[in-house]
Amino acid sequence: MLLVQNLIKRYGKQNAVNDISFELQGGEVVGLLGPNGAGKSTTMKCIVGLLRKTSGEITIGGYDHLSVEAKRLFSYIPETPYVYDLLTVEEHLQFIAQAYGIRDWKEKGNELLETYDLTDKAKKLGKDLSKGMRQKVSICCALLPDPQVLFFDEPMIGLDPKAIRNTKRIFRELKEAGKTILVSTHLIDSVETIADRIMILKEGNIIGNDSLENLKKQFEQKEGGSLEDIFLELTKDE
Ligand SMILES: Nc1ncnc2c1ncn2[C@@H]1O[C@H](COP(=O)(O)OP(=O)(O)OP(=O)(O)O)[C@@H](O)[C@H]1O
Repeated sequence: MLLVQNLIKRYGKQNAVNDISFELQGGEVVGLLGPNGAGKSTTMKCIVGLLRKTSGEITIGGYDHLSVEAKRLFSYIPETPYVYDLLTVEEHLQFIAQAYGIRDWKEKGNELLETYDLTDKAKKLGKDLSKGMRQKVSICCALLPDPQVLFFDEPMIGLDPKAIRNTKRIFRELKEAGKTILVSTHLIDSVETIADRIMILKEGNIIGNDSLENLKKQFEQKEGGSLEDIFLELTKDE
């Protein structure tokens, strides 16, 4: 469903992403982990077309990632939520529904607002929302079109505990519904239970890419050894 081949992204002379290749099969949930500055956001932004890649090939559902056909297939939840200052919360959903041609969106929209405690904020303008509320609106907008593929960049940052719990539940529901998900996160436990595979980035390179079970074997982790232990082992400075 997602194919990334030899992706390189340079900022000036610095290689932020260093010739990486990976694939996500349809229905796969993959956690993208890495220390600060590893290149997670850069990778995601290149995939969704917000940053111009230096070189490489990216396809989504077999279409070039910059094509309209590819864009119809995915939603992206950025690390820093972007909301329109002069649209209310419900107008954001209406805007997305119109842009994607979704006719009966109100029921699902209301359910999403309910899930994220935004029902009483429906008439609030974007500019008057807190950072966490903006993040919630961004997640609601991404979920409304029911995309096949979801790219979440640090979705839990700024969310309160209830919203984190609801987002974890939504991850599980999306997985059960067969969606393909790439989620970058520092909150390792938020992907540990749902990810089919973990990819670990360090200094722009993929240094681990396997199921949690295999990563545990690779690192001879005993039963009960956590993903966090493996992560710290893999990313420690030599
Ligand atoms: N706009 C930019 N201009 C120049 N360098 C950049 C820019 N954005 C990111 N970088 C550099 O590219 C590298 C990768 O950054 P990126 O934001 O992709 O990392 P990340 O893994 O998402 O980090 P974090 O976990 O801190 O969000 C870092 O060395 C960073 O300094």
